[in-house]
Amino acid sequence: MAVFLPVLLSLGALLVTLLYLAGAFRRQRPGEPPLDRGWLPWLGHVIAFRRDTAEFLRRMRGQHGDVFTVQLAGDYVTFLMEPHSYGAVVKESRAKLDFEKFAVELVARVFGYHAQEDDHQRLEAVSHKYLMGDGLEELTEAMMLNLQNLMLEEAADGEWREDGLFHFCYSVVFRAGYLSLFGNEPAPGGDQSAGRRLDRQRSAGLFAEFRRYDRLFPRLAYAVLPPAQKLEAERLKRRFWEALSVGRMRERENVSGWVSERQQQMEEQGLEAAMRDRYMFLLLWASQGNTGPSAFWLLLHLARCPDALRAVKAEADGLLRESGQEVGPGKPPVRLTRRMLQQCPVLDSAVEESLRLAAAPVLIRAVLQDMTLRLHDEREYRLRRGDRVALFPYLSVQMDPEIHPEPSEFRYDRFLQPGGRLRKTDFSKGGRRLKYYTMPWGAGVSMCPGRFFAVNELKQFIFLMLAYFDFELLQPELGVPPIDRSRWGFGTMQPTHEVRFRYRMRI
Ligand code: HEM
Repeated sequence: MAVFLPVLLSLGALLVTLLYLAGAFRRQRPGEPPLDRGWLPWLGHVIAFRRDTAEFLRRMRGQHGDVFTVQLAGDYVTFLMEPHSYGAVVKESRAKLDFEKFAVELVARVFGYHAQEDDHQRLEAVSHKYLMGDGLEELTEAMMLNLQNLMLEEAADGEWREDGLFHFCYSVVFRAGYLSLFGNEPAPGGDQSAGRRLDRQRSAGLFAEFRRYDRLFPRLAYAVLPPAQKLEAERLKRRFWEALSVGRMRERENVSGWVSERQQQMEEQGLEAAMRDRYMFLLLWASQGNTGPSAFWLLLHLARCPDALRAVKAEADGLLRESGQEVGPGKPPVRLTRRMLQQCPVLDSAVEESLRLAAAPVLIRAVLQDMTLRLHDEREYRLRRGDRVALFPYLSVQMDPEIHPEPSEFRYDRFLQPGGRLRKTDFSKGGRRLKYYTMPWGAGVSMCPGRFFAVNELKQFIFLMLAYFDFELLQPELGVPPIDRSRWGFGTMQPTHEVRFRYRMRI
C-alpha cells in the first residue's frame, strides 16, 4: 500500500488542481454579484446558454436579480440586465473593460485572421471616412445601381415569380452590398450589360457559399462543429479568402474606399497577402451577415401589416413626386438622393421597429483589472480581473413591456412622435427616461460603424420594392415564423423556416 501512496497523493493533487482550474472552488466574495457556477465543472451553464440564450438569461434574472455572474465554458461572465446602468459598461475606459480581447479570439477561430495591434483604430478611421457623413454618398449611389441591376433587370418581363422571402431579401441585399463594397466585375470588352450580367451570376454563386458558411457560423464560433462540418467550414473559408484575395480585388472595378484603403493600410504595414485575404472575409461577414436578414424582417412585417405598408408607401410616393420622378415603362431608373433618404421618418421608424424585434447581439467586454461596477441606483458590485461583463439588450431593453408596450408586436410608428413627422426618442423605465432604449448596433467602442450605410441599404431596398413591385405572401395565415434560437448573440436573428411569397415587376 505504501508503494501506491505517492501515486495516490499525486493523483489527488492533480484532481484538486484540475477542479481548481475548472473553477469548482470559486465562491462569491463580499461585494460581488450572485454567482451561479452550474453543475458541470468548467462547462458551467454553457449548454443551456447555447441552447437558448434568451430563455437562460430570463431564468437567471428570475433567480438572481438583474446582475449575476455565471460560469460558461471556463469563463465567468457577469450579466448586467439593468438598462439604466448600461453606461457603466459601455462608457467604461478601455483600461478596465476591453472589447478587443474577446473579438481577437473570435476572429482567429472564425476567420483564421490574427489581429494586429491597431486594427480597431484603423478600421474606425476608415469607416468614419467611407461609411458615415459625406463619405457615405458614393457608397449609397453604388448600392442603388447594384440593387437596380439585381432587382429590376431579372424581373423585367413582369411575370409573377415565387420565392422564399428570406432567400429573396438576403440574396438581393447581400449581393448588392457585396458589389458596392468589393466592386464590380470588369465589363468584358467594355460591354456594360455583359458586366452587369456577370455581376448577377457570380454574386449569386458567392451568396450560395456564404449561406453555407452562415449556417455553420454559430457552432463554429462556439467551437462545437462536428469534424465533417469543420472540414466544410475550412473549405468555405478558403473559397472566400480566394474570392476576396488581393489579386482578385485588383481586377475589380469600383472597389469602395472602405475596402481599398484598408487593403492599402495593411500592405503598408507589411502584413502578408494571405492574412489580408482573411481580413477581407471578416469585412465581408461584418458587412453582409446582418443586413439581408434585417431586410427580410422589415419586408415581412410590412407585408403583414396593411396600415404600415400604406403609410410607408405614401411617404415613398410623396418623396418621388416631390423630386419630380416617375416610375414606369420608358422612365429612367429612380434616383434616391441623400436628402430623400433622410426625409422618411415613417420608414425610419419601421426600420428601427423591425430591428428592435430581430437584432439580438450579446455585447461582451473583458475585465482587465479588479474594479467596481456602479449602477445608477447606487448599488456597487466588485468584478474580478480575468472575468467578462456582458449585456443582452434584446431581453433587458427591446423586449421589456414597460419600455415598449406589447413588445412582440410590430408597430411601425413606435419610434414616431404623435403627428408622424418626428422621431420618438423618449422611452422610460421606472419613471426615468432611458438613454439606451433599443440597441441593434451595440454601443460604445464596438458600436457598428456600418449602421448608417445599413439603414440606407434597407431603405433603398424597400423603396425599390414599393416603387417597382407587386408582392404578396402566399400563406399569410401562417403568421410570423419563429426565430432560430441557436443564433442569439450574433446580430440579426434568422427565421426557423422560409415564408413563401410571390412578386412581379409592374411594367
Ligand atoms: C442591419 C445591419 C447590421 C446590424 C444589425 C449590425 C450590428 C452590429 C453590431 C451589434 C456590432 C457590434 C458587435 C459587438 O459589440 O461586439 C457590429 C459591428 C460591426 N459592424 Fe455592423 N451591423 C449591421 C450592418 C453592418 C454593415 C452594413 C457594415 C459595413 C458596411 C457593418 C460593419 C461592422 C463592423 C466592421 C463591425 C465591427 C466593429 C469593430 O470591430 O469595432 N455592419 N455590427
